[in-house]
Amino acid sequence: MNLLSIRNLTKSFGGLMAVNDVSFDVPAGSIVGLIGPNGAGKTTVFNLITGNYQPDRGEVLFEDRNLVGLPTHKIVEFGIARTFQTIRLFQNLSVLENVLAGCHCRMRAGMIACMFWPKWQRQEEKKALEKALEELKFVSLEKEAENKAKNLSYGNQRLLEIARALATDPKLLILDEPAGGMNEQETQALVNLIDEIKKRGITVLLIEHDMSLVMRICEKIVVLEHGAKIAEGGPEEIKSNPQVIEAYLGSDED
Ligand SMILES: Nc1ncnc2c1ncn2[C@@H]1O[C@H](COP(=O)(O)OP(=O)(O)OP(=O)(O)O)[C@@H](O)[C@H]1O
Repeated sequence: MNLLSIRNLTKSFGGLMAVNDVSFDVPAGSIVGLIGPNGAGKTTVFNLITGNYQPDRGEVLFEDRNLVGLPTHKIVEFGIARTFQTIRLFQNLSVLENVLAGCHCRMRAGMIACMFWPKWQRQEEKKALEKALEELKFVSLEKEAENKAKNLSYGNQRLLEIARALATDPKLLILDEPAGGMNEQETQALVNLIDEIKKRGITVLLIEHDMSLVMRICEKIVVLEHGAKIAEGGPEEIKSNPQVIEAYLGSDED
């Protein structure tokens, strides 16, 4: 069963066709990689899924519901969470407060409840705190809870973004270059973490330039070049696909 299906997704910026008629499926419970040379359109596809951009054409079907036109907060409520290529944390808030921000989309309290602070709201806040601490433990950042986000190492900031995304209770977690800026040891820990995320029943869709990571953890890989899909398949199939090899060798990347 597919959790997410992209159908004929198309987006241009002025005269530039950033995403051109792209279709692919993300099976429930899988880890799928979206790869391609710089500027291939990968992040634009993510922005179209999460409602940050609206497509010119095409559909984003999540559990058979078309998400196109919905605001980003609704898409989070339906169960899609993401991290960003360029880290977007509340840098001056504590590590714990950053994760609590993720919990808020599952809380009911509005302004009136905040003024009167009824028992059900106090219980809700207690639960959110427990959940936030649980997610910090899951990414091994519990000792940093009181530290400010800006004081964390780059690798740990990436983990904090993942914890905040997990705090929204997603069915699909979208990771944009999660290993970016990580050393080898941190990358290995990330591989283990993504495996644990999958074991929780969360489906993962990721963009990553670290090919060894992609080949190790993704059961399915979709390759974009100049906005169009040029290949789709398992790691072995993708590694030996002449069009994929050409796309990479023909670019500035190694
Ligand atoms: N908001 C925007 N306005 C104008 N052009 C954009 C915008 N966002 C992306 N583009 C252009 O669309 C193309 C695809 O960009 P995108 O960021 O999706 O590629 P990418 O595959 O994620 O690249 P990278 O691996 O370098 O992050 C690029 O040429 C980029 O300059």
